Amino acid sequence: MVNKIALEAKSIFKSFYDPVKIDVLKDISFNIKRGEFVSVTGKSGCGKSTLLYILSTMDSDYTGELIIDNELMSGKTEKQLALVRNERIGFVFQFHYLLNEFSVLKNVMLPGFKLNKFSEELLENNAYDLLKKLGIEKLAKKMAYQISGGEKQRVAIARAMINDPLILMCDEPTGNLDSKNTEIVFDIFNELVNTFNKALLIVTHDQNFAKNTHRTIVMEDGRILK
Ligand SMILES: Nc1ncnc2c1ncn2[C@@H]1O[C@H](COP(=O)(O)OP(=O)(O)OP(=O)(O)O)[C@@H](O)[C@H]1O
Repeated sequence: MVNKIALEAKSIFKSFYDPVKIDVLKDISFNIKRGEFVSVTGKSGCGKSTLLYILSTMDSDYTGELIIDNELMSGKTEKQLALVRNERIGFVFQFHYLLNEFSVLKNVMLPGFKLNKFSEELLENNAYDLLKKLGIEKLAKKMAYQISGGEKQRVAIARAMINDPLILMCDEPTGNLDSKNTEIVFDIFNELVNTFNKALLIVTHDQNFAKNTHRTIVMEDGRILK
């Protein structure tokens, strides 16, 4: 299988003004290929989340170039970026942000409604299949508030996958999981990369987790160390 580049960051710089200028990202360049599982580690405050927000196109206030699936993101309008996000990027936040007033199945389907590309029936089937793949199809009809933290994390992964994205990005996906659930999530990620050829970028403090990914990017004070 040819390993195509899924995402490329070229010389990304980012500063906050709070009220004085703080340079948070300083010349970040790297790429992620399809079928590659990459972790980003580094001490608290080194800029990991800031980088993830830029790479996922949620923050467009930076200098440098971001290329996703051979397309330059820098300079696109918010509307164009929203479409790229919805079509090509799945995002899993540390705190799942499921909607409690909806069932597990509906939560997984929601980004699909937003993209409006598939019929409701197809979305429902796909959502159910994803839940099955993640071993939680029995929870489909439960309300989001009725399930455990580890289950919520798996639902959040299913939701991020519903539009069949090219890249999955996760901020501390195992931050509040026990070792059994961490292992389950790790196996799911491996399958996404190895079987489905997705590109995976994970921000984590868990050195054990990082050690088992294909490649670790270590950040220090807004730069990549290695
Ligand atoms: N909106 C903001 N305004 C001003 N400074 C910010 C803002 N967001 C982040 N920062 C600063 O940018 C730096 C990097 O923050 P970031 O959240 O990216 O770090 P991190 O490596 O993800 O940390 P952690 O591991 O604790 O989540 C920190 O010094 C933080 O205080």
